[in-house]
Amino acid sequence: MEWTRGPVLGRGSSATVSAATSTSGDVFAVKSVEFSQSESLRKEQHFLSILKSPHVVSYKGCDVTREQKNFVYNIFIDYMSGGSITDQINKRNGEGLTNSEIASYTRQIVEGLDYIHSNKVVHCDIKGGNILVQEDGGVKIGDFGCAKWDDQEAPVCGTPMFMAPEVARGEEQGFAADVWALGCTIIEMATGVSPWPNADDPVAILYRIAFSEEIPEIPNWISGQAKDFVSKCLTRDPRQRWTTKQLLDHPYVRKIDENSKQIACEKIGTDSPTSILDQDVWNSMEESSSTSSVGVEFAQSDSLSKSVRQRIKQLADKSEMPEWRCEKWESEWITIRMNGDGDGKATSGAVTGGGRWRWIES
Ligand SMILES: Nc1ncnc2c1ncn2[C@@H]1O[C@H](COP(=O)(O)OP(=O)(O)OP(=O)(O)O)[C@@H](O)[C@H]1O
Repeated sequence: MEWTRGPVLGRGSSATVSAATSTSGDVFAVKSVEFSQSESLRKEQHFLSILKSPHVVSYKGCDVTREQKNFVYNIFIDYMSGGSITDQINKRNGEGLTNSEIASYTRQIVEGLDYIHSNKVVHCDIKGGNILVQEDGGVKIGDFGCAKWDDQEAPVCGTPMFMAPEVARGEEQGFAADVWALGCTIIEMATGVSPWPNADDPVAILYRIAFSEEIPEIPNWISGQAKDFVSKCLTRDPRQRWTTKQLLDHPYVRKIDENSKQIACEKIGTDSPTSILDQDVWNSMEESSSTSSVGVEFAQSDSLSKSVRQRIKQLADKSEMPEWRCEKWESEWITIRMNGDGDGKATSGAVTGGGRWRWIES
């Protein structure tokens, strides 16, 4: 498959995610890292190639490319136009999401988690930054770089603020740890900030999570049902904590229907194209790019939705993404030819740890 790398959509601690388009006109996201540091991305490829659910980001293939003398490992996944839930919060200047959005997203995350757990996989890094949002208000679980099989012995992995007590103590990281992290994610969605205060001192927080009797503060402005749901996730004893199956039957999410999905949709923008994969959207972007002189001014093409324009403009405005400028559009896109048949497996190269946080026992 021949494909072209587009603008950067986001950067995590271990990888860079860019938009990409294939010669057949498909638009997707490509997550890339230098091959020598691709251990966590290759693990993600392994799990994504197995998991297929409307609430797990879809995997489309992988390859290794040579870019500026480096070997780069790439995996191809769904393009999620809303970015992550954390991106949504940042877009609103750190304000939390609405109650209807939180309820709708929570229902979908639990469905995704229930599917993952029923396939014996533990995600190990559930948080707003790893839940990706679509224009229609749908959300999918992404970033499986920490994932493991339920019965697999693996070093603890994840994000300190979202770690369950048993994980912070280095005892175990099973399905129940994902449920705790879901509780923390609901607090993040409601408050717009970390579930624990003083997020700049993760060691102190980890100690508190591990050895105190505390749980993160549940916001008092969410509904009684929502509070009860969060308390079931944030039960300190993993054996007493609710499972995803139990949570799916909790009244807070049981009655979520298309109405609430619709409300979530309104926030992101309802004038979207049927699909971001519509080639017209990209054609419009290319047309408009050639008319821009400074920064980004997209043509008011009917086929390029307001929400997509906003998302792309927002990306272009971000200071951490200096390499994307529309006036240099042509030269910034790199066309890449993949060796093999599109599902090539990277089997050689030095393997070192990625940039992800790990718990190392002394
Ligand atoms: N499929 C996608 N479509 C659109 N944007 C995406 C997609 N996947 C990731 N992003 C953006 O890229 C950012 C980084 O992605 P991701 O969390 O997968 O990287 P990472 O290096 O594994 O992160 P972490 O720091 O959690 O290890 C996300 O927060 C989001 O803004």
